[in-house]
Amino acid sequence: MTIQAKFELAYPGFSLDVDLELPGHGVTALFGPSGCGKTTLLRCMAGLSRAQSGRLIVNGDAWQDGATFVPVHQRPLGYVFQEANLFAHLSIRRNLQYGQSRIDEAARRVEFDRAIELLGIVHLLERKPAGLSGGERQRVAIARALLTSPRLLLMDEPLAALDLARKNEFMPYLERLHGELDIPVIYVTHAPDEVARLADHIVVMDAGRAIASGPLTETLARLDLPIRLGEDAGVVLDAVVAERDAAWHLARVTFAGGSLWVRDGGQAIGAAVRIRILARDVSIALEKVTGTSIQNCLPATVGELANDSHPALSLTRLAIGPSPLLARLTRRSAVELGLAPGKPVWVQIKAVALIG
Ligand SMILES: Nc1ncnc2c1ncn2[C@@H]1O[C@H](COP(=O)(O)OP(=O)(O)OP(=O)(O)O)[C@@H](O)[C@H]1O
Repeated sequence: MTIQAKFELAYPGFSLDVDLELPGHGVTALFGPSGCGKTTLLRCMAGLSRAQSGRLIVNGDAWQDGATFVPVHQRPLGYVFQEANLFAHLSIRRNLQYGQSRIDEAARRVEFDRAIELLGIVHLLERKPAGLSGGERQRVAIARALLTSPRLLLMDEPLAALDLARKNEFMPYLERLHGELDIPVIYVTHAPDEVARLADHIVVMDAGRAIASGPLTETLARLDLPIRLGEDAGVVLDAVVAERDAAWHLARVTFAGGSLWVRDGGQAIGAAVRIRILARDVSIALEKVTGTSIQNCLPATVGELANDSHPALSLTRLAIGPSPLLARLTRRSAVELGLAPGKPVWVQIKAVALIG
Protein backbone atom coordinates (compact mmCIF):
# COMPACT_ATOMS: atom_id res chain seq x y z
CA MET A 1 0.00 0.00 0.00
CA THR A 2 1.43 3.35 -0.98
CA ILE A 3 0.64 7.01 -1.41
CA GLN A 4 1.78 8.40 -4.73
CA ALA A 5 1.98 12.17 -4.74
CA LYS A 6 3.16 14.11 -7.77
CA PHE A 7 2.52 17.83 -7.93
CA GLU A 8 3.72 20.79 -9.93
CA LEU A 9 2.52 24.19 -8.86
CA ALA A 10 3.95 27.67 -9.35
CA TYR A 11 3.44 30.84 -7.34
CA PRO A 12 5.32 34.04 -8.12
CA GLY A 13 8.82 33.38 -6.77
CA PHE A 14 8.15 29.80 -5.69
CA SER A 15 7.50 26.52 -7.40
CA LEU A 16 6.62 23.13 -5.99
CA ASP A 17 7.78 20.14 -7.97
CA VAL A 18 7.62 16.78 -6.19
CA ASP A 19 7.14 13.20 -7.23
CA LEU A 20 6.91 10.98 -4.16
CA GLU A 21 6.03 7.42 -3.34
CA LEU A 22 5.27 7.25 0.37
CA PRO A 23 4.31 4.33 2.59
CA GLY A 24 0.54 3.87 2.92
CA HIS A 25 0.87 3.40 6.70
CA GLY A 26 2.76 4.94 9.63
CA VAL A 27 3.94 8.52 9.99
CA THR A 28 5.71 10.36 7.18
CA ALA A 29 7.36 13.61 8.27
CA LEU A 30 7.59 16.45 5.75
CA PHE A 31 10.64 18.23 7.07
CA GLY A 32 12.40 21.36 5.88
CA PRO A 33 13.04 25.05 6.50
CA SER A 34 10.37 27.70 6.56
CA GLY A 35 9.04 28.48 3.09
CA CYS A 36 10.27 25.24 1.48
CA GLY A 37 6.74 24.23 0.51
CA LYS A 38 5.60 21.78 3.19
CA THR A 39 2.21 23.37 3.71
CA THR A 40 1.76 23.86 -0.03
CA LEU A 41 2.34 20.14 -0.58
CA LEU A 42 -0.09 19.26 2.20
CA ARG A 43 -2.71 21.59 0.73
CA CYS A 44 -2.28 19.95 -2.67
CA MET A 45 -2.80 16.55 -1.07
CA ALA A 46 -5.93 17.79 0.67
CA GLY A 47 -7.27 19.29 -2.55
CA LEU A 48 -7.28 22.76 -0.96
CA SER A 49 -4.83 23.97 -3.62
CA ARG A 50 -5.11 22.69 -7.14
CA ALA A 51 -1.73 21.97 -8.68
CA GLN A 52 -1.33 22.78 -12.40
CA SER A 53 -0.32 19.18 -12.79
CA GLY A 54 -1.00 16.59 -10.14
CA ARG A 55 -1.54 12.98 -9.27
CA LEU A 56 -2.50 11.63 -5.87
CA ILE A 57 -3.25 7.97 -5.33
CA VAL A 58 -3.98 6.99 -1.73
CA ASN A 59 -3.75 3.27 -1.14
CA GLY A 60 -5.24 2.52 -4.54
CA ASP A 61 -7.81 5.36 -4.75
CA ALA A 62 -7.20 8.18 -7.21
CA TRP A 63 -7.98 11.52 -5.56
CA GLN A 64 -6.33 13.43 -8.38
CA ASP A 65 -5.15 12.09 -11.71
CA GLY A 66 -5.49 13.72 -15.13
CA ALA A 67 -9.05 14.96 -15.34
CA THR A 68 -9.99 13.42 -11.98
CA PHE A 69 -10.02 15.89 -9.09
CA VAL A 70 -11.95 14.81 -6.03
CA PRO A 71 -12.97 18.04 -4.24
CA VAL A 72 -11.69 18.54 -0.72
CA HIS A 73 -15.03 17.90 0.99
CA GLN A 74 -15.32 14.53 -0.72
CA ARG A 75 -11.85 13.32 0.24
CA PRO A 76 -11.83 10.99 3.25
CA LEU A 77 -9.10 12.85 5.06
CA GLY A 78 -8.53 14.59 8.36
CA TYR A 79 -6.60 17.86 8.47
CA VAL A 80 -5.15 19.15 11.73
CA PHE A 81 -3.72 22.68 11.71
CA GLN A 82 -1.34 24.55 14.03
CA GLU A 83 -4.28 25.95 15.94
CA ALA A 84 -7.38 23.89 16.56
CA ASN A 85 -10.31 25.69 14.97
CA LEU A 86 -13.08 24.33 17.15
CA PHE A 87 -16.59 25.83 17.31
CA ALA A 88 -16.39 28.14 20.33
CA HIS A 89 -20.10 27.99 21.17
CA LEU A 90 -20.30 24.19 21.19
CA SER A 91 -19.17 21.81 23.93
CA ILE A 92 -16.29 19.47 23.14
CA ARG A 93 -18.79 16.62 22.82
CA ARG A 94 -20.83 18.58 20.26
CA ASN A 95 -17.68 19.59 18.37
CA LEU A 96 -16.75 15.91 18.11
CA GLN A 97 -20.25 14.83 17.15
CA TYR A 98 -20.25 17.44 14.42
CA GLY A 99 -17.17 15.80 12.88
CA GLN A 100 -18.68 12.35 13.18
CA SER A 101 -22.06 13.36 11.76
CA ARG A 102 -20.44 14.17 8.42
CA ILE A 103 -19.93 10.44 7.88
CA ASP A 104 -22.63 7.85 7.21
CA GLU A 105 -22.96 5.44 10.10
CA ALA A 106 -22.08 2.51 7.88
CA ALA A 107 -18.81 4.15 6.84
CA ARG A 108 -17.62 4.97 10.38
CA ARG A 109 -14.43 3.18 11.22
CA VAL A 110 -13.41 4.92 14.44
CA GLU A 111 -15.77 4.68 17.43
CA PHE A 112 -16.52 7.81 19.46
CA ASP A 113 -15.48 6.19 22.74
CA ARG A 114 -12.29 4.88 21.25
CA ALA A 115 -11.26 8.26 19.85
CA ILE A 116 -11.83 10.12 23.14
CA GLU A 117 -10.03 7.42 25.09
CA LEU A 118 -7.05 7.40 22.72
CA LEU A 119 -6.65 11.17 22.96
CA GLY A 120 -7.30 11.29 26.72
CA ILE A 121 -10.18 13.78 26.49
CA VAL A 122 -12.97 11.84 28.22
CA HIS A 123 -12.99 14.35 31.10
CA LEU A 124 -13.26 17.35 28.77
CA LEU A 125 -16.44 16.47 26.90
CA GLU A 126 -18.81 18.89 28.60
CA ARG A 127 -16.38 21.83 28.53
CA LYS A 128 -16.21 24.61 25.93
CA PRO A 129 -13.05 25.10 23.82
CA ALA A 130 -12.18 28.42 25.52
CA GLY A 131 -11.59 26.64 28.83
CA LEU A 132 -9.04 24.19 27.41
CA SER A 133 -5.27 24.48 27.19
CA GLY A 134 -3.66 24.63 23.74
CA GLY A 135 -2.57 20.99 24.01
CA GLU A 136 -6.05 19.85 25.05
CA ARG A 137 -7.60 21.75 22.14
CA GLN A 138 -5.21 20.04 19.75
CA ARG A 139 -6.12 16.62 21.17
CA VAL A 140 -9.78 17.44 20.56
CA ALA A 141 -8.94 18.58 17.01
CA ILE A 142 -7.24 15.26 16.33
CA ALA A 143 -10.12 13.27 17.82
CA ARG A 144 -12.53 15.26 15.64
CA ALA A 145 -10.44 14.47 12.58
CA LEU A 146 -10.37 10.76 13.50
CA LEU A 147 -14.14 10.67 13.90
CA THR A 148 -14.53 11.49 10.23
CA SER A 149 -12.94 8.03 9.63
CA PRO A 150 -10.19 9.38 7.43
CA ARG A 151 -8.11 7.25 5.11
CA LEU A 152 -5.33 9.80 5.43
CA LEU A 153 -4.49 12.19 8.27
CA LEU A 154 -2.69 15.42 7.38
CA MET A 155 -1.11 17.34 10.25
CA ASP A 156 0.44 20.76 9.74
CA GLU A 157 2.78 21.52 12.64
CA PRO A 158 0.18 20.48 15.22
CA LEU A 159 2.57 21.16 18.10
CA ALA A 160 3.99 24.48 16.88
CA ALA A 161 1.81 26.59 19.16
CA LEU A 162 2.68 24.59 22.30
CA ASP A 163 5.49 25.27 24.74
CA LEU A 164 8.04 22.54 25.35
CA ALA A 165 6.32 21.11 28.44
CA ARG A 166 2.92 20.89 26.66
CA LYS A 167 4.63 19.44 23.60
CA ASN A 168 6.23 16.65 25.66
CA GLU A 169 2.89 15.95 27.29
CA PHE A 170 1.24 15.75 23.90
CA MET A 171 3.68 13.48 22.05
CA PRO A 172 2.58 10.23 23.75
CA TYR A 173 -0.93 10.71 22.34
CA LEU A 174 0.44 10.95 18.84
CA GLU A 175 2.53 7.86 19.49
CA ARG A 176 -0.56 5.96 20.62
CA LEU A 177 -2.39 6.87 17.44
CA HIS A 178 0.52 5.59 15.51
CA GLY A 179 0.61 2.33 17.43
CA GLU A 180 -3.10 1.64 17.51
CA LEU A 181 -4.73 3.02 14.38
CA ASP A 182 -3.89 2.05 10.87
CA ILE A 183 -4.31 5.49 9.31
CA PRO A 184 -1.35 6.93 7.40
CA VAL A 185 -0.26 10.31 8.72
CA ILE A 186 1.59 13.02 6.80
CA TYR A 187 3.13 15.23 9.44
CA VAL A 188 4.60 18.65 8.63
CA THR A 189 7.27 19.92 10.97
CA HIS A 190 10.56 21.75 11.12
CA ALA A 191 11.36 20.35 14.58
CA PRO A 192 13.98 17.58 14.48
CA ASP A 193 12.85 16.25 17.88
CA GLU A 194 9.35 15.60 16.53
CA VAL A 195 10.80 13.83 13.52
CA ALA A 196 13.00 11.67 15.76
CA ARG A 197 10.15 10.71 17.99
CA LEU A 198 7.25 10.25 15.63
CA ALA A 199 8.32 9.59 12.06
CA ASP A 200 8.86 6.27 10.31
CA HIS A 201 9.59 7.85 6.98
CA ILE A 202 10.93 11.29 6.20
CA VAL A 203 10.73 13.58 3.22
CA VAL A 204 13.33 16.34 3.40
CA MET A 205 12.23 19.38 1.43
CA ASP A 206 14.12 22.38 0.18
CA ALA A 207 12.93 25.17 -2.14
CA GLY A 208 9.87 23.30 -3.34
CA ARG A 209 11.72 20.04 -4.06
CA ALA A 210 11.99 16.79 -2.12
CA ILE A 211 15.74 16.33 -1.74
CA ALA A 212 15.36 13.01 0.08
CA SER A 213 12.61 10.55 0.88
CA GLY A 214 13.17 7.33 2.75
CA PRO A 215 12.94 5.34 5.98
CA LEU A 216 13.92 7.47 8.98
CA THR A 217 17.06 5.67 10.22
CA GLU A 218 18.60 5.33 6.78
CA THR A 219 17.77 8.84 5.67
CA LEU A 220 19.03 10.58 8.82
CA ALA A 221 22.34 8.76 8.43
CA ARG A 222 22.91 10.06 4.89
CA LEU A 223 25.97 12.24 4.74
CA ASP A 224 24.58 14.62 2.15
CA LEU A 225 21.68 15.67 4.43
CA PRO A 226 23.06 16.32 7.93
CA ILE A 227 24.42 19.62 6.69
CA ARG A 228 20.85 20.78 6.42
CA LEU A 229 20.10 19.51 9.92
CA GLY A 230 23.07 21.48 11.32
CA GLU A 231 23.52 20.92 15.03
CA ASP A 232 20.79 18.31 14.97
CA ALA A 233 22.59 15.93 12.63
CA GLY A 234 22.48 12.46 14.11
CA VAL A 235 20.77 9.10 13.97
CA VAL A 236 17.65 7.55 15.43
CA LEU A 237 17.70 3.82 16.13
CA ASP A 238 15.01 1.39 17.21
CA ALA A 239 15.95 -0.30 20.47
CA VAL A 240 14.59 -2.44 23.28
CA VAL A 241 15.02 -1.91 27.03
CA ALA A 242 17.07 -4.91 28.15
CA GLU A 243 17.97 -4.31 31.79
CA ARG A 244 18.05 -1.69 34.46
CA ASP A 245 20.60 -0.67 37.02
CA ALA A 246 18.23 0.71 39.61
CA ALA A 247 20.97 1.88 41.97
CA TRP A 248 22.28 4.28 39.32
CA HIS A 249 18.97 5.03 37.52
CA LEU A 250 20.33 3.69 34.28
CA ALA A 251 18.84 1.33 31.71
CA ARG A 252 20.62 -0.72 29.08
CA VAL A 253 19.01 -0.63 25.67
CA THR A 254 19.94 -2.97 22.87
CA PHE A 255 19.78 -2.14 19.18
CA ALA A 256 20.84 -4.11 16.11
CA GLY A 257 24.61 -4.38 16.57
CA GLY A 258 25.13 -3.24 20.16
CA SER A 259 23.82 -1.88 23.41
CA LEU A 260 24.09 1.35 25.37
CA TRP A 261 23.49 2.59 28.90
CA VAL A 262 21.06 5.48 29.03
CA ARG A 263 19.23 7.44 31.70
CA ASP A 264 16.37 5.26 32.89
CA GLY A 265 13.15 6.56 31.39
CA GLY A 266 10.99 4.17 33.44
CA GLN A 267 10.03 1.98 30.48
CA ALA A 268 9.38 -1.71 31.17
CA ILE A 269 12.03 -4.29 30.36
CA GLY A 270 11.27 -5.47 26.83
CA ALA A 271 9.64 -2.15 25.82
CA ALA A 272 10.37 -0.89 22.31
CA VAL A 273 11.97 2.57 22.38
CA ARG A 274 13.90 4.84 20.09
CA ILE A 275 17.29 6.29 20.82
CA ARG A 276 18.69 9.42 19.26
CA ILE A 277 22.43 10.00 19.06
CA LEU A 278 23.65 13.34 17.76
CA ALA A 279 26.79 13.44 15.64
CA ARG A 280 28.33 16.04 17.93
CA ASP A 281 28.09 13.61 20.88
CA VAL A 282 30.15 10.90 19.19
CA SER A 283 33.95 10.80 19.28
CA ILE A 284 36.31 8.27 17.74
CA ALA A 285 39.41 6.53 19.12
CA LEU A 286 41.70 4.00 17.47
CA GLU A 287 41.86 1.88 20.62
CA LYS A 288 39.48 1.14 23.40
CA VAL A 289 39.73 4.04 25.80
CA THR A 290 39.92 3.33 29.51
CA GLY A 291 39.85 5.77 32.38
CA THR A 292 37.10 7.86 30.81
CA SER A 293 33.83 9.09 32.28
CA ILE A 294 32.02 8.06 29.11
CA GLN A 295 29.93 4.98 29.77
CA ASN A 296 29.26 3.99 26.21
CA CYS A 297 32.22 2.82 24.19
CA LEU A 298 31.58 0.49 21.26
CA PRO A 299 33.55 -1.05 18.41
CA ALA A 300 32.56 0.29 15.00
CA THR A 301 33.71 0.41 11.41
CA VAL A 302 34.27 3.61 9.47
CA GLY A 303 32.08 4.10 6.42
CA GLU A 304 32.09 7.29 4.36
CA LEU A 305 33.53 10.66 5.30
CA ALA A 306 32.25 14.02 4.14
CA ASN A 307 32.92 17.69 4.71
CA ASP A 308 30.54 19.39 7.08
CA SER A 309 28.93 22.83 7.04
CA HIS A 310 32.05 24.52 8.48
CA PRO A 311 35.42 23.96 6.80
CA ALA A 312 36.96 22.86 10.13
CA LEU A 313 34.48 20.02 10.52
CA SER A 314 33.86 16.66 8.95
CA LEU A 315 31.14 14.07 9.29
CA THR A 316 31.98 10.40 9.50
CA ARG A 317 29.47 7.68 8.95
CA LEU A 318 30.14 4.57 11.01
CA ALA A 319 28.56 1.16 11.27
CA ILE A 320 27.92 -0.67 14.51
CA GLY A 321 26.85 -3.99 13.05
CA PRO A 322 23.94 -3.08 10.76
CA SER A 323 23.19 0.18 12.57
CA PRO A 324 24.50 3.53 11.32
CA LEU A 325 26.05 6.24 13.45
CA LEU A 326 27.35 9.71 12.57
CA ALA A 327 30.29 11.45 14.21
CA ARG A 328 31.16 15.12 13.85
CA LEU A 329 34.92 15.63 14.21
CA THR A 330 37.35 18.32 13.18
CA ARG A 331 38.86 17.52 9.80
CA ARG A 332 42.25 17.63 11.43
CA SER A 333 41.28 14.82 13.86
CA ALA A 334 39.88 12.74 11.03
CA VAL A 335 43.16 13.05 9.12
CA GLU A 336 45.33 12.49 12.19
CA LEU A 337 43.39 9.32 13.03
CA GLY A 338 43.76 8.16 9.42
CA LEU A 339 40.04 7.51 9.14
CA ALA A 340 39.15 5.69 5.94
CA PRO A 341 36.34 3.40 4.84
CA GLY A 342 36.61 -0.04 6.45
CA LYS A 343 38.89 1.01 9.32
CA PRO A 344 37.96 -0.53 12.68
CA VAL A 345 37.67 2.05 15.47
CA TRP A 346 36.08 2.61 18.87
CA VAL A 347 33.32 5.14 19.27
CA GLN A 348 32.61 6.97 22.49
CA ILE A 349 29.07 8.20 22.85
CA LYS A 350 28.73 11.09 25.25
CA ALA A 351 24.96 11.41 25.28
CA VAL A 352 22.02 9.32 24.16
CA ALA A 353 18.44 10.51 24.23
CA LEU A 354 15.85 7.86 24.94
CA ILE A 355 12.63 8.78 23.20
CA GLY A 356 9.24 7.14 23.41
N1 LIG B 1 -1.42 31.23 -2.08
C1 LIG B 1 -0.15 31.56 -2.30
N2 LIG B 1 0.16 32.50 -3.19
C2 LIG B 1 1.44 32.86 -3.42
N3 LIG B 1 2.51 32.32 -2.79
C3 LIG B 1 2.25 31.39 -1.88
C4 LIG B 1 0.92 30.96 -1.58
N4 LIG B 1 0.99 30.00 -0.61
C5 LIG B 1 2.30 29.84 -0.34
N5 LIG B 1 3.06 30.67 -1.09
C6 LIG B 1 4.53 30.75 -1.06
O1 LIG B 1 5.04 29.45 -1.28
C7 LIG B 1 6.21 29.22 -0.52
C8 LIG B 1 6.05 27.97 0.31
O2 LIG B 1 5.13 28.20 1.37
P1 LIG B 1 4.70 27.08 2.39
O3 LIG B 1 3.72 27.71 3.35
O4 LIG B 1 4.27 25.88 1.66
O5 LIG B 1 6.07 26.76 3.15
P2 LIG B 1 6.32 25.91 4.46
O6 LIG B 1 7.48 25.04 4.18
O7 LIG B 1 5.07 25.26 4.90
O8 LIG B 1 6.73 27.07 5.48
P3 LIG B 1 6.51 27.20 7.08
O9 LIG B 1 7.36 26.15 7.72
O10 LIG B 1 7.02 28.59 7.36
O11 LIG B 1 5.05 27.06 7.34
C9 LIG B 1 6.42 30.48 0.29
O12 LIG B 1 7.39 31.26 -0.35
C10 LIG B 1 5.08 31.16 0.29
O13 LIG B 1 5.22 32.55 0.41
